[in-house]
Amino acid sequence: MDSGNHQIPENANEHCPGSQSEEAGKADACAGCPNQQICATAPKGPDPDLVTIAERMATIKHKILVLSGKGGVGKSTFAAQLSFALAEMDSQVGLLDIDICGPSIPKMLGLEGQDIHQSNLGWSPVYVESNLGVMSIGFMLPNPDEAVIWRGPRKNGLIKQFLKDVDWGELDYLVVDAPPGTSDEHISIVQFLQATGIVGAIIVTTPQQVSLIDVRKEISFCKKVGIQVLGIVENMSELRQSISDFRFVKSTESGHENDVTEWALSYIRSNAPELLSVISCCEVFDSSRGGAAKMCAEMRVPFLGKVPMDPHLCRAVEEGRSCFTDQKCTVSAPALRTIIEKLVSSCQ
Ligand SMILES: Nc1ncnc2c1ncn2[C@@H]1O[C@H](COP(=O)(O)OP(=O)(O)OP(=O)(O)O)[C@@H](O)[C@H]1O
Repeated sequence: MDSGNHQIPENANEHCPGSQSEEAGKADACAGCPNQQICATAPKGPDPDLVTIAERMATIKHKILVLSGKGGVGKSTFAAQLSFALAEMDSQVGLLDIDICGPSIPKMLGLEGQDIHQSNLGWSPVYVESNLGVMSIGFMLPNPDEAVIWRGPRKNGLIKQFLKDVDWGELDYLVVDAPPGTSDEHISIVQFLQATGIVGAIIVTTPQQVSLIDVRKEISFCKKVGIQVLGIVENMSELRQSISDFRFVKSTESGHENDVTEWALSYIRSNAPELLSVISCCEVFDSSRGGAAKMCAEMRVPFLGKVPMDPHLCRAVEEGRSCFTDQKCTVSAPALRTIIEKLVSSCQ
């Protein structure tokens, strides 16, 4: 964007009315412009609430967005485990869930069924530990099974309220878990937070092209709105499992399956015990076209690393626990830790 009053994006069409104009995204000149949708839906004009947000955010050192192109790639899992890890490093951490239509953070942090409390300082986050507070619309829903069917302005309003009214106190890190894609929530969070300084965004993906195509769009969104891409995390790179976690089945002639796990494991224990320390690696999502690492080189953004698919991580997430204190997460926790250490050093 240009720094003048008109806020004309660099790649705008000729006769662009400016992204802050009432005509933004709607004028004839906007037809076919790559920014048309963003301009049409973004709030316009100076917003007095931005001052209140800036005051709230003044006590927060590092704000990090966690994004993904597609849903189901492990973005909330990463945001949750990143928050656990930062808190375990003795940082003061806040985790803000702005996935308004599908808030999974309360469950992933073991906080299902908790309520938000209000004090004269604002809304209090729900605390996992004294140094890890969480805020999510999930705490406000009377019935977790009920769909949240909100249009952009209402989502925008709640995100603004989260930023204005939550009393985080002093934080080293505020991790923001966004919904997949580049929609109203993303435009709002960037618009409200950008002036207060966002360290950057982490984008989570799986290795196959179907997911990576959308990551390219996410990177392009970050570039357009001026958010630094801290790096890409390739999640579920391959399935890694120890043989002792296998379930063995044998099909019978009648088409049924018998569970023969006990028999198979006792056979291995007696005849080839060294196999019990072997980890099986199996590619689930096709990465033959180079996966996230190749895309990062092409798009000139940092590649942070790979996290294998680990059934023990999935279980820890289901139970709202940190994988770093789970002795069984032996394949995922070290990979996540390496990535998080890189991130922490890039925030210094
Ligand atoms: N590395 C992994 N190994 C095993 N399971 C994983 C891994 N990463 C994520 N999962 C599991 O995959 C499922 C989807 O993850 P998650 O909800 O974090 O995705 P998401 O990208 O945030 O999805 P959405 O944006 O649609 O909410 C969860 O059950 C999670 O436990």
